[in-house]
Amino acid sequence: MRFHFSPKTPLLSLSSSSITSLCLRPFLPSAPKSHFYPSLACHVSTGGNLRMDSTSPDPSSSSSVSVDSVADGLKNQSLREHDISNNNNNMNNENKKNNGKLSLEDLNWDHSFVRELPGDPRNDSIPRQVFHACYTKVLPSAEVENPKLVAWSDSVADLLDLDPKEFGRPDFPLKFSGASPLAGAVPYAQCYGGHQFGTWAGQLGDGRAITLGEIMNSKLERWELQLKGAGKTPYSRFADGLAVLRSSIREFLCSEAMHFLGIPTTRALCLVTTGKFVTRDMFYDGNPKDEPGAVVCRVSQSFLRFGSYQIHASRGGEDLGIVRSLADYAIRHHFPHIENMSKSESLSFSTGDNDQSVVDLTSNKYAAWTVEIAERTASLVARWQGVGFTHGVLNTDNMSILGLTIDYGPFGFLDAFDPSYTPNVTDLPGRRYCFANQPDIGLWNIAQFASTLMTANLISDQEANYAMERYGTKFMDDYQAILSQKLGLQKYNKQLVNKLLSNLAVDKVDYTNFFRALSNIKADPSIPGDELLVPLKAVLLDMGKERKEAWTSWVQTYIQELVASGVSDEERKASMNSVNPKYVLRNYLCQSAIDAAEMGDLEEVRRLLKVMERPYDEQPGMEKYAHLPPAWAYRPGVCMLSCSS
Ligand SMILES: Nc1ncnc2c1ncn2[C@@H]1O[C@H](COP(=O)(O)OP(=O)(O)OP(=O)(O)O)[C@@H](O)[C@H]1O
Repeated sequence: MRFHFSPKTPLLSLSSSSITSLCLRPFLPSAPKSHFYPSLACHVSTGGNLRMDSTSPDPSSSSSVSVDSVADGLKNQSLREHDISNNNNNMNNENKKNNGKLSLEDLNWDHSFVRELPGDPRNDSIPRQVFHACYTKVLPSAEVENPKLVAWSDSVADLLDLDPKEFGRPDFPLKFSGASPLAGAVPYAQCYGGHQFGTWAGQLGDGRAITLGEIMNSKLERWELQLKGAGKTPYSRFADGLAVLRSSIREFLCSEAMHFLGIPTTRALCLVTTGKFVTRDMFYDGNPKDEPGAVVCRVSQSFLRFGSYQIHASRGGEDLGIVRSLADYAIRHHFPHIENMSKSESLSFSTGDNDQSVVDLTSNKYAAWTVEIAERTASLVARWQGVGFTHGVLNTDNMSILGLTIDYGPFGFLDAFDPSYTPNVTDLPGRRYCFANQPDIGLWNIAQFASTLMTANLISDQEANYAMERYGTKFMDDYQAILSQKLGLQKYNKQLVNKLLSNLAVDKVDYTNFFRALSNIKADPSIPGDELLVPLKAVLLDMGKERKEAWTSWVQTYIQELVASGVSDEERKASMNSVNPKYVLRNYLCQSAIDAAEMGDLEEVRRLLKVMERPYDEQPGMEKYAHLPPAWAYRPGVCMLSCSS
């Protein structure tokens, strides 16, 4: 059967405009057209003008390493493949000393992906189509000289049971740049495909990410470790397999910032420089620039994406069986409650008013799985909208089956509220991935995923439609709950929210600071009209009489709602401040840290991480990190970015 990636049936039971129209579309200055954007991959320069970086003073660096000897060492290690199955959950007493914190050598590796799924018989990195396989074993190969540890996350180390003292080891940067093997790792690159900007792009795969394996922690959680920027793989296509410090700082910081905002995300253990330069074409002047190379160690329960399934369905034939194996794998390890779903549980749903048919999720685990992925995705997108996060490249290869934020490329948090904001210059012509379009795009992507599973005969079209319906319902439920919490109200008030978003857009008010300031409003209807805006004066700037009146009218209605809710001002302020962050990772903050790091000063990255670890706390002394972007932030490459990284 041929695989059609047209979004045909899927976008049916829920009209694609319904989600956005309920929340943001009315406020779009010009509603973006999302579909049929020309096929555009990211601009990634090939070639690498490599030279040494000898400026950074980090004492943890060690002398240069021959890439050949490193590669040989890694190959031997890979060939020596230890007994994987015995490794699973095998925490010996030795490992438990030091409060259960482990050294790198004692990490408890498992390799279920490699063990349970079909692999590529070849293990070279020559770019090619890899058929009938989910991965290729390939060793990190980025050239490294004098690598340095830029930043690390104690909180991620904790997830892995890793002793944080290990970050101080002199050989740590070597191991996490891929130059020196990590004992127990079995490195591989994953094969996946994807829709880029609405067009099927065929095989993509880990072109510069190399998974080391999975670590089982003492809670029996599985955490996959992946080096991003560690060198070429068969999936590198025309590019160099490398990453630059600029984009690696952004990915490292934002993964952690999102986690501490409470938003599901892949994590980052550490960031090291390779000591080599990498050439990238700058989108704003077309000129190549040498930038420091870097590697981020990403951590996630799984890096499976929608595209991990799409690629095999697109190939049809025997590869359709791989879609099923990959689905079974994901359910077994990451959705065990679905595997254990009891037939006695009632999980039947009517598919609509005019449709008497019923979807019974207990009769098909793949349908239950699809519904859960749809709901997790909906919930994720609702949270993005809540904090004003714009991902920037919501291609299907950047959609996690676990509902995590994945791939921090040209992302941006809203400063001035603008529903049509996209941080990605590649996206400017159609604004397919702008802030207001994210809910629709999430649905479009779910449609592609469901259609993939239909092609592999894992779910019916009725089940696919049901999953999409659930996406819509879950998105609206979560979005409304989040907006209500942001306003400190128990009930969603559609008119109040619509009017507020409209006001924010008209006056280009800072999204984060507005909601933080809003908790200063008192539920006191006797406050005179000309004083109502006093608590908001720091965020409602330069306003004429007419706009002041519009805001005063909104605040009056808001106060009526607060009075009706009966919650005390103190209680409401505390609860609002627990959902309205004071600090988000604005692009200009990232850029300041990048500029300093490129000059050899790594402290700003580390400081920024600490601030972003407590986004809801006031953090006296750190207020400058909540300031609006300065004028320089509007230069190209700061608030507007490309995928070139
Ligand atoms: N410098 C590079 N070398 C090789 N492949 C690359 C490079 N940059 C991007 N790619 C590949 O291009 C595809 C899409 O690019 P995208 O910007 O999503 O990549 P990415 O940031 O490297 O990926 P991700 O974070 O999703 O692993 C992916 O297959 C990715 O591996």
